[in-house]
Amino acid sequence: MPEPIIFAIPKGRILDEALPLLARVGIEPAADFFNKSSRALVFATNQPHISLIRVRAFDVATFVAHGAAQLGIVGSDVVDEFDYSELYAPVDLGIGHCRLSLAGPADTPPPGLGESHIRVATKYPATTRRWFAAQGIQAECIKLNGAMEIAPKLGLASHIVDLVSTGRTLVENALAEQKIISDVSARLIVNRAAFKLRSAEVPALVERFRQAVGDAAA
Ligand SMILES: Nc1ncnc2c1ncn2[C@@H]1O[C@H](COP(=O)(O)OP(=O)(O)OP(=O)(O)O)[C@@H](O)[C@H]1O
Ligand SMILES: O=P(O)(O)OC[C@H]1O[C@H](OP(=O)(O)OP(=O)(O)O)[C@H](O)[C@@H]1O
Repeated sequence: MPEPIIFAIPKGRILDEALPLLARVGIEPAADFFNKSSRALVFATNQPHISLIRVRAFDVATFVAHGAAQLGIVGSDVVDEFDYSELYAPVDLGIGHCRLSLAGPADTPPPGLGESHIRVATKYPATTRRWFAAQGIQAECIKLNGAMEIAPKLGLASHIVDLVSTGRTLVENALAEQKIISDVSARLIVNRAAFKLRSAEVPALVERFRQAVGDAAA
């Protein structure tokens, strides 16, 4: 028996949209996946050669980049932040839409061209530094893992870079969206080496996702 294909899926908000997509591709998790009291992290599926692991969104990219999982589903925000050379993101899954944006206090103008330095609270320091560097501004990033929106009010940073969907969290914290850095959606990600070494299984799975997304869009 060959080793199973390990498919990493995020346990956060992409999961609800990812499950119907997996079903269209013919992958159905075993019943214990839906058992909320279970502490299991690896799950069998209806496909004997495919197992699922359910991990935090950022960790999906890490498992796949290191070849511990062969495929995964993760937001393009995470793919961009890590910029792993071993990751191949061949299919935009058309789910998990939001945007990564710069935001600041609603009553102040966005950072201008004259500025050379800015302090930003974010879960995305690499993306943030890259984006500001492209406009000649040095971004000093303070890494937070959530609740970025309270940082400007408490003087931790003048701005934040975070995901925005409805915009409600910004408004309720007296912040305004100032620039969209990227439009985000979930991607199928694949370990490059696995794509070559497991050529009997991985490329065919990628093709099935491509078709499932195409069928849904048609
Ligand atoms: N409104 C949104 N806010 C945050 N993420 C969103 C939103 N809409 C879609 N996403 C996508 O969902 C992914 C996971 O977000 P989620 O909020 O579930 O995880 P998290 O709680 O930020 O992370 P962790 O797994 O570390 O707890 C993001 O990387 C992004 O691609
Ligand atoms: O524009 P909105 O629709 O208000 O959504 C944006 C919010 O959603 C995310 O947080 P999440 O709910 O994932 O919680 P977190 O702070 O724990 O990441 C994100 O970090 C924003 O805070």
